[in-house]
Amino acid sequence: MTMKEGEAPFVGDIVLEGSRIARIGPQLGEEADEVIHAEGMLAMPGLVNAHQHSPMSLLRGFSDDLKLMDWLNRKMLPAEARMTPEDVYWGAKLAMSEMIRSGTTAFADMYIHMNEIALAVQEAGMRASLTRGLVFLENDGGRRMREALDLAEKWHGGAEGRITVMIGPHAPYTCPPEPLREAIGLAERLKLPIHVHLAETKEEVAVLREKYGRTPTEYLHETGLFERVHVLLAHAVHLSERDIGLLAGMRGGIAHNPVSNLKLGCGIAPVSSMTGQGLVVGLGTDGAGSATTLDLFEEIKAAAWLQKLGREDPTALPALEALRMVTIGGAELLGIADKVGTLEPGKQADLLLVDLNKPHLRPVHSLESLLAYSANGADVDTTIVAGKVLMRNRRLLTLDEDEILRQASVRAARLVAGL
Ligand SMILES: N[C@@H](CCSC[C@H]1O[C@@H](n2cnc3c(=O)[nH]cnc32)[C@H](O)[C@@H]1O)C(=O)O
Ligand SMILES: [Zn+2]
Repeated sequence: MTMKEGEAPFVGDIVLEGSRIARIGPQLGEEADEVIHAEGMLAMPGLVNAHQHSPMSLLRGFSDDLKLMDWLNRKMLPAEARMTPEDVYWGAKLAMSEMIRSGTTAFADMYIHMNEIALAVQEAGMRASLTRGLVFLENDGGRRMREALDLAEKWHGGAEGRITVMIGPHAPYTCPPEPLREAIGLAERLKLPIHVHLAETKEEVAVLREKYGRTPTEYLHETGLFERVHVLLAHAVHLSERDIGLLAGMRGGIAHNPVSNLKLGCGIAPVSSMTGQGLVVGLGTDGAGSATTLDLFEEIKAAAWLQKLGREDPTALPALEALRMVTIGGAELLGIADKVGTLEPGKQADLLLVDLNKPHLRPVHSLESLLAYSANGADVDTTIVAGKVLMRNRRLLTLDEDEILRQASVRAARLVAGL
């Protein structure tokens, strides 16, 4: 299944040369150095997680069932304040083990100690767009901005081109006008995209109304942001029709995080209205601290169910549209749609083999329906990024899983002790 617009699934071969797809078509039968027999399996583009905080996997399940601001201020930020670069490195590796296992090949990450995440990405062989999250609640003498600049200088285009960098003012409610303008100026100067949370809760809308007399979207729009750079907006749950209009024509788009929104009780993002206005929507998990898993197959289902329920219309967000969101849609948000997101000659070989030899994936009336509504991350047999096999037959080939699990348990216990 190539996910190319208008192309139906077919039985065939994919020939890789180096990091790229060379040829693809029905039974090419070519000689090759290495052959993966994939009878009964489905090949598709790797999934793109368009919004993540990978080291938060260390905080999975530690503080569930709280309101977002309590969760963030009372639990997450104090635990994060204890995180060392090594904690972040192992937390990111824990997340990457789970992502590769469930078919994610690329992700957008916003966190601290990004150098360690970049190293982990390089070693794991994944593709990522990395962002130093910028929370401006106290004067830090420019330390966070400097770290963002360092990350860009050191890692943009790194790991054989698999790493790119974005600039990340965290959210309208954590970024006052002056530092927000500075962050956007930095992105413009470096020709890098912006990655920012937007309108995740009703409380955020009320806070912005009180502080600035604007909606969160108006607040960002006033900076000229949407005309100036490519923007990756995370969440965008509480947008009015007017807000959506302000985004029309933007470069980039929206990372919809349905499971996180469901679990935190945030609301239903107006995804169908956004796509109706021509906006690009991708899917993200958010950090495992809120979403609980990094399995994008869960997000595909949740995205579809939420639109169908919210609009009381089962034709809303059909299977193929959800699958395109999590592949080419995410690739567009990360600014790498020229390289990945569909299977076609010349593109990077970022692809999955999904094992259909399972009771819950038979019979095959519609591959789209099976993938979107019946499959889960554990059905992924093989994960390939830039022509390199990261998982084969459900065995991770670039990461030492035993060591990662051991490190994660010990470090996580220390991070949350007494909180
Ligand atoms: N606290 C750091 C910035 C970290 S960037 C990423 C931040 O996003 C936070 N985060 C994770 N999920 C969400 C969410 O759903 N909404 C808002 N913030 C989130 C996360 O806890 C983390 O603090 C500093 O002061 O420099
Ligand atoms: Zn987030």
